[in-house]
Amino acid sequence: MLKVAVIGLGTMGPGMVARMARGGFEVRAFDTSDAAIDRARVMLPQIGAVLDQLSITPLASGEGAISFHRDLAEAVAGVDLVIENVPERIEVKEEVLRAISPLVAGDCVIASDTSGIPITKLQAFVVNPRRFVGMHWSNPPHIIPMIEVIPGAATAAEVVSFISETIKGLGLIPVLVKKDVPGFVENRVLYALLRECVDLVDQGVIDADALDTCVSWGIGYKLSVIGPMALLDMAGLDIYQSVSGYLNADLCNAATVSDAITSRTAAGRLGMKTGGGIYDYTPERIKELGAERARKLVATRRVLEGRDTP
Ligand SMILES: NC(=O)C1=CN([C@@H]2O[C@H](COP(=O)(O)OP(=O)(O)OC[C@H]3O[C@@H](n4cnc5c(N)ncnc54)[C@H](O)[C@@H]3O)[C@@H](O)[C@H]2O)C=CC1
Ligand SMILES: Cc1ncc(C(=O)O)c(C(=O)O)c1O
Repeated sequence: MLKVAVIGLGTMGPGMVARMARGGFEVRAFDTSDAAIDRARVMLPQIGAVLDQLSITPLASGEGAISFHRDLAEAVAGVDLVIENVPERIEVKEEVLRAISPLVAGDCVIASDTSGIPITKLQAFVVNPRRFVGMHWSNPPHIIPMIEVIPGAATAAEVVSFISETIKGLGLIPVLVKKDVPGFVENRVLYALLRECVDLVDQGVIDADALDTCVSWGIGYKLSVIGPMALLDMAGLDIYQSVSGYLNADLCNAATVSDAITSRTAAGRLGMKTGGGIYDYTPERIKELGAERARKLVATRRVLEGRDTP
């Protein structure tokens, strides 16, 4: 049985912990915050129910044990894989990686769930960079099956294979990112899209809720079935060439973050986690949205996987 430690139990942690335990791994869950540990404990049953709805059943050998830890050395002792999952600030990741690295066995693999900090940069913070790799999950991690695997400059080929096979062994989908570029692939695409969306709202071209409807029921819906490269062939490369010819130069190419975002974060409006961001949320609405989105994502995934033919 693979032994895994997850370091950081915030937005991403509980879903990752539950998904790997469901796959039979022994999972050690660590956070410096008691509140985060308490929250993660509370979330596990509801995450498990979603995994049941996805027909992600425990292996014959049963679900892996989950244990919670406030002592880092205890959390990572004897594990095969450590997943660093702390805030996306390189100074925090450096502190955590430098603390973890001397505590693990020489053959232990350390992976980062970073959204886009180059793995080669993070590799500088561990004793054995050959055993360090990017393992970028997507939110919500217990539902989205695709995980990016990103080698850094020093990552050993066998470590890439190990992580990819571990992901496949969970019934998930590893995608190899061949070059260690900032944002990797998924977030480069996502952030190009988000930059354009925020700009369209900033420019008064469309209201925020109408933009969400436009993208979700337009390209979002389509891309869940037809990938961008395949979409080019469906639309016609001639159409793409013609439209790009006048549109590319007109798209938002801002190198800075919109004031609409920075003004909100400065005011503490971070989104659902603070009760308001682009939209406002009551605690009840957050629960409603969480359940509704999980239900819809589960139903969509079951159809996409061919489990439920409508
Ligand atoms: N939120 C998202 O949609 C996604 C985030 N990611 C990436 O995953 C990582 C974690 O992101 P989130 O879960 O959103 O962060 P978060 O800010 O929600 O949670 C971070 C957790 O780390 C804990 N923490 C802080 N310092 C720590 C330390 N020194 N040792 C142990 N735990 C510590 C905090 O108490 C908190 O529970 C980031 O690198 C992020 O970019 C990846 C995919 C999606
Ligand atoms: C806004 C945003 N930023 C980063 C990520 C990520 O994948 O790291 C996500 C996500 O959906 O996972 C995201 O929505």
